[in-house]
Amino acid sequence: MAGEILFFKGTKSHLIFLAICLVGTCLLAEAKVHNLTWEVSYQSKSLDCYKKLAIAINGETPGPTIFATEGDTIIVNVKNNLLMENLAIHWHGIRQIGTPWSDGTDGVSQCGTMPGDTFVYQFVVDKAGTYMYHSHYGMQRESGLYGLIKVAVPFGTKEPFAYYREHGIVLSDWYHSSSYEQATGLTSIPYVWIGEPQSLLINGRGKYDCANLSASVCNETNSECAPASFTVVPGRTYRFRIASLTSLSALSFQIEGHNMTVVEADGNYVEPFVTENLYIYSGETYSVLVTANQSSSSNYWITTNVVGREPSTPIGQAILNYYPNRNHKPPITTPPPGPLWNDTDARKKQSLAIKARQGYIQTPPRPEKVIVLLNTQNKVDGYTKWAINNVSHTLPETPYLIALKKNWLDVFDQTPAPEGYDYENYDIYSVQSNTNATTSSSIYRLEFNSTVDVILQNANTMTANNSETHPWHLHGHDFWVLGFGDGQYDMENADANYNLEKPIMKNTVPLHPYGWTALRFQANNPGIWLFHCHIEAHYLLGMLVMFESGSWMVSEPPQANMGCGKTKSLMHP
Ligand SMILES: O=C1O[C@H]([C@@H](O)CO)C(O)=C1O
Repeated sequence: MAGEILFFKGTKSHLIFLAICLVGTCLLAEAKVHNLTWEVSYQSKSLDCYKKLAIAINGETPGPTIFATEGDTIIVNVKNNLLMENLAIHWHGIRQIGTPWSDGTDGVSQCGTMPGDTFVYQFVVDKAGTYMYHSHYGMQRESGLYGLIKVAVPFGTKEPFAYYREHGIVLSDWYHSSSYEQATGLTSIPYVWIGEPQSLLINGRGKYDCANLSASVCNETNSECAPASFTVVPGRTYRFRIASLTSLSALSFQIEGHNMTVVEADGNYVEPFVTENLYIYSGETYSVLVTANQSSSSNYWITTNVVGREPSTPIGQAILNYYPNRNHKPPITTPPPGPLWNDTDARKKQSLAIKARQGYIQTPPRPEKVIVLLNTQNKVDGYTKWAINNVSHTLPETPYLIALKKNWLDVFDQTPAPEGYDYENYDIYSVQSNTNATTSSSIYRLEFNSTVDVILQNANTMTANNSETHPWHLHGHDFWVLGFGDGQYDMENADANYNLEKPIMKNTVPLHPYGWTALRFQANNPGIWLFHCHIEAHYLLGMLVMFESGSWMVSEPPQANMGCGKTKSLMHP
């Protein structure tokens, strides 16, 4: 990616030497400070050949990849050059231990950064793996404000698998309508749904069918929409680090003629398994190993297609380039169409196949509390919303973390958020009127250091015979993925179907249609943290909850995080 070059230009590394002693040998390792300078602005782009405004970082979307080593400090000076909208950038998968003010969530950890202002994010990347960053302000992510974070294992440490080189892949979906138009439709009566995206992008490149459109609007020969190409040397094994930043779509990803061995998920090692296609949900990352073991006389298609919703989006394409073929030489074959969009069983099978790698298993403690979260689509005062236990969440004007630190009780609803629903009388298979649904800014207060089980329960939407897939993402923590099941979660037999032997830890997990997903986490990071559906439209419509724990321990709010709501009273002149 061109952005990677920009990153290096903007990097100043200060070396801090640490002595690491391994089997009697002391090696000198360096914990670096990466000081990055980013300017965020709208740019006219033709990412899928169709001209549209995109939000770029230093002119690029996806933005620059952050390369770092475990233990390094990242400082990002983000200048908001958007002119007419605020900004907040979230470092997805980075737990922000001790740095909750840098989580980059508008309404939670900070006020959005105003046009012309610069916000300085500072945090430690404390765990090797593949992560991402993206806007966490309104529906800004879908305009292209995202990128990859690659964290290498510490000097002198080896990954539990071998590979020659690596490639980074950012998957996203792309709309031709603006996020303003979409957000307006979603929050109006009548409700206007955003529909399916026009294109799927691989590293910010897609191909829209420009037939019947003037070349000034849509031009298939524009080099900006030439497919991304990933070069491999025959016989070698490569690590592909893949992140899904989609606004809506669940995806399948595959490389024509090549199997993939899944080895990492959300920064945690997976017991390796081989697959022809990888299902990946918005907010997830995976590393797969691919060996260039096919005929080297041609290139191969890399494809991604929509699953889980009836697609009307063409498949996304890129090229696996076998050296020494020309890197943009199109493969001679037709691209593989990918699995059927409605093969839900295959998706559930992959979810169940993901286990912690032997040697890297962390045993979950017993839970002290169980919270059940029913996911429903509702009407509230005629508006279409998504609700959790019949509460559709609204973020307060004043960020939660500042309100909690300052003990401002009038900022958000102090009624405890509901820890369950009336499961004996709720039929998850039918359309429910949910007449008692409300909106609220209430939170879950968890005892600091306690262990909590969360059961996500899916249900029918407001359309008959329809239940959707929701990728749920937790900020500030990884959680153990304990299990997935069909139908209504059995409260009597609680954890009968859990995988307590080798549960992987992740930060994002799918909730499958008409099913449940169980996870466990330790509330050991002081602050208040979002747990939400990673579909941007669903987040906007209230599909989120807040987990608070030990927030009194956080440091005083920095001035840079203020400027909105009640925080104005704290600002120095
Ligand atoms: O939030 C959503 O709204 C639509 C549909 O339910 C009503 O148009 C849809 O598919 C969503 O995911």
